[in-house]
Amino acid sequence: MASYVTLILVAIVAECLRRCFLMLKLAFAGPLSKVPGPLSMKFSALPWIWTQIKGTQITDNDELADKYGPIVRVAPNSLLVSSKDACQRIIVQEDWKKAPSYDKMNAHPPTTSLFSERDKTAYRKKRRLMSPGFSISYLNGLEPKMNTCVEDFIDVLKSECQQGNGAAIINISHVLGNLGLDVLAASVLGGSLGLVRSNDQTFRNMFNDRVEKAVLYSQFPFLRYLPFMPPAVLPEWDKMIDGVIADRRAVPKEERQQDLLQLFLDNNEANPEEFTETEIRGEIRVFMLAGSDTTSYSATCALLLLLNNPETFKALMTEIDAEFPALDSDISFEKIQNMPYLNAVISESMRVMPAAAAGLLRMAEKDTFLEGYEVPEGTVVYVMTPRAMHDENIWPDAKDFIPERWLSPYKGKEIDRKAYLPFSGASRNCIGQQYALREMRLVLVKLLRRFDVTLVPGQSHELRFKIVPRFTSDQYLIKIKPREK
Ligand code: HEM
Repeated sequence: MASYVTLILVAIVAECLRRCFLMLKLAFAGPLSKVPGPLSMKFSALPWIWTQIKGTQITDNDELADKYGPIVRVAPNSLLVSSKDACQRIIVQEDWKKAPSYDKMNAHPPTTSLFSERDKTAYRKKRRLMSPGFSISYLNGLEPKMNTCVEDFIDVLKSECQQGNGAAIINISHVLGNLGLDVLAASVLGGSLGLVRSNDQTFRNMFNDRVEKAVLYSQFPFLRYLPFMPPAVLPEWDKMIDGVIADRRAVPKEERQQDLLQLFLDNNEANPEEFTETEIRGEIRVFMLAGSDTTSYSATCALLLLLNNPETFKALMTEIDAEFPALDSDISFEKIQNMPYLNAVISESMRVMPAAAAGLLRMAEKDTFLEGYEVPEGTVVYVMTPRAMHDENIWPDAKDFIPERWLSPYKGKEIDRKAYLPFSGASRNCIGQQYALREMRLVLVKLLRRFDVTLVPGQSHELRFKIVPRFTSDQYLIKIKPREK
């Protein structure tokens, strides 16, 4: 018996020694050993995982890149790269595969979504299925639906002002979050959820819960299988989606709205084994999250930057008032699409405060070189597109908000589109890019044409990042007062 126990102990010690040896070998003699980076990160992925769980990646990534340069080893098998050339090469020219952590983000593996699918053939099939829901003609047809939701938003702000004796302070980040979801539901799920009117924060809380768990379970996948751990998605969310699906199925076929939900249902009917009910729910959840939080965050940041740069704000107001001289001027998609300063404000705000603030995750599919270092197949690469968008050599006064640079060369530099990837690029670019731009233009112009918007001073701009950025204070306040003319 004693010799049996001794044998097990020896085996355990031998395994520990073997693992230590492999860890040291990988840290100091492996192909990535020459890449600069903190010592602790050469040995273990834990320090890097910790920054993701805390949500401090945005500042931590910047500090690492400032200290170690355009390529940093952030875990035994992971790199962070930030030069424009590396971002272009990985995202656009070579279109590297998404990293394995996207698999682990799925709520019900192995079911994937358009966002998380890593297999290129399966991905192309999904994208082809969903593309008609984002064609230019389809998006143009969404104008009345978007307009109705934005008018609801304007009504709610007006009544807030009436209750506040003519002016109000509102948490624009919350209101725009609900508006984003109302617009999305109206255009792709068949009807607004009325969240702006009800000021219901249920979805916001469900999204927060989902992203917290997606980050945790993608780092520690075994956790989701422990009996006492909460499910990856709150059951109420799936219940709500099941209700939307049941309502649509109850409508006679010839009367159904032709939108993304209908594309999903038609596909499910044609291939029930391949495109399952679980898959429909997963896609809808992804669209609800990706399609609302990013847009509302970007619109909030555009307002934040305008309010903190009064001259720029004035220039935008001059353009808006010239284009729409009366309070009730008709604000149409066509007109706002062609407002140069407005478009420059939106482009510049997404450069200064990009929603994909912690970069994009990809994986080397074969042995290669990056920034002169050997990178073996399977290495995970954090592609820091925000760093390329903040590179002082490409964007003079990169930290400043200067929409003028989009209209004519600024300090002798033309815009370098290759260094501008707020919607990612190539095959995995954002499918909702044109949709988001239409919504942002409409929201900004209607809000600023109808209200005097002023800064609430002294607010923190600190962000936490969990798949999308959020203000640490969970608010961004603005002061509004209806305009009289
Ligand atoms: C300003 C707003 C938005 C920004 C900045 C943004 C940004 C991005 C980025 C950077 C990606 C690539 C993510 C990655 O590679 O991991 C992406 C993908 C995606 N976005 Fe957006 N997005 C916005 C709005 C929207 C909207 C409105 C929708 C839907 C209505 C949407 C749906 C998606 C989907 C489904 C994907 C995955 C696409 C694929 O892999 O084919 N996004 N977005």
